[in-house]
Amino acid sequence: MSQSVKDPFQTLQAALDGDVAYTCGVQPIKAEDLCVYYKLKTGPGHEKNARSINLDVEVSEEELEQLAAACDPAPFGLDDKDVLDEKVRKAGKIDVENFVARFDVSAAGIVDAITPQILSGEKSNSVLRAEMYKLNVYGPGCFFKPHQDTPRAQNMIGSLVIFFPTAHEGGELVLTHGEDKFTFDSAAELVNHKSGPAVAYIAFFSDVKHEVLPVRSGHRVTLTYNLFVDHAESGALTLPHVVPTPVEREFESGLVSLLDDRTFLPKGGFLGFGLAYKYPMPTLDECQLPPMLHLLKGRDARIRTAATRLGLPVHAKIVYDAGSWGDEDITVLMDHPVDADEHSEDMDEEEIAQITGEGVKIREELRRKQAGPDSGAETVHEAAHSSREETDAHSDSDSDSGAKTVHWVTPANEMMSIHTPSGSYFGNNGGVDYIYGNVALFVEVPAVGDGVRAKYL
Ligand SMILES: O=C(O)CCC(=O)C(=O)O
Ligand SMILES: [Fe+2]
Repeated sequence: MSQSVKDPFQTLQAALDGDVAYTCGVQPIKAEDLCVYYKLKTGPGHEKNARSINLDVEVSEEELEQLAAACDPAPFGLDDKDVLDEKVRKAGKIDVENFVARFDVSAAGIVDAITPQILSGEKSNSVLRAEMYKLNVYGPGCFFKPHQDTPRAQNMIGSLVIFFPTAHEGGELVLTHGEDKFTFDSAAELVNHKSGPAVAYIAFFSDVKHEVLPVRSGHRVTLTYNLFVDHAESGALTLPHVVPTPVEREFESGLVSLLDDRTFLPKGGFLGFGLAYKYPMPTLDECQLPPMLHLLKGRDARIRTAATRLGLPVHAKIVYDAGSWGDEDITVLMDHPVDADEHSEDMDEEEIAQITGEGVKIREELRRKQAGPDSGAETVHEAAHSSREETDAHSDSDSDSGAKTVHWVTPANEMMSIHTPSGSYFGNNGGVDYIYGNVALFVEVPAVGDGVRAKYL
């Protein structure tokens, strides 16, 4: 491919390909760390009785049956309720107050192992924290249908599963993200590990759909954790400098080419990016979108890291289709969710004025596909906005009643994109303080000669 004719938009899109939503492996541990103490389910007056089990390859079926008998049926989340339904999830669970595991996920080195992938990019002032959630036992015939893990806080980024080496077959964990599918057969991984005691692990972004296939034989015993991004309370004066990855460099070069082009957004505007992942949003009415640039996952983080390094401000906003008014389709970027029930599809002038007054009204620039049919350059808005296509040289952010110009690099996923909780939501427990919402990222492009762009032109 000739470098000289490469379209910067294609460079940016290509540098956002190749994203992985998980990280997994097998971690050798000490034999004694396979020991778990758990409370027995006995009648009144006997609640204090406990038993221990060594969850190694040799553990007997009988001991595993006893552990399974100490479990309650594991529910799943439907809106704000925990629901038991063996058509969706068949598994046993023990809550954290009813067992103690010697295994320590941080001391075992697993938090360190998963951090680079889960805290993608330059996040030297963030740390990953794993909070133990449940012990689960999947006996023969147990499974968990596709779901996302319920976001429990704004800073919840992922989920981590630890698999004990108890003999079993089946129970593969299947992750699906867009077109990508990945199957983790923890049983096979552990059987292949011949040198001493070990656990298998997988961490993944918790908005990614996943399912546990039926266990064919034996018992699959797991510890699950929620992963949170915390701020490092480091007294250090200097934070480590993270060397950019090749794809980040590639992305940066695409941005520089655009800054360098005086026909591109001569009066300034934004580059818009629909994101690959969803993020926990508070469901409280009128709640402002909390700061979230440090919570970005995978390739979404790449956009922030490269733009920030170049000194270009990055904003996360909710994209709303505010309907049409006369000939004009109105798109607004908002900092807080709009109550979808309050605004009908055919909003009147006043309602539109109210919404556009609270947000930033944008006009969207769309680019003709320059590569083959699957370059991904077209946006979902193209049909609606094709009449507005213009050449870059004509872009003018001031000409359209104060609207800002946005060039979409990757399509905004859905507009009106904060989902109101509905019966279709499947989590791994009930709770609607947070739901997964769609936001888009906007990289601010200064006018030619202004701000950091002055350096280039
Ligand atoms: O056990 C697994 O592999 C995943 C379990 C799960 O998805 C959950 O507990 O939410
Ligand atoms: Fe899950």
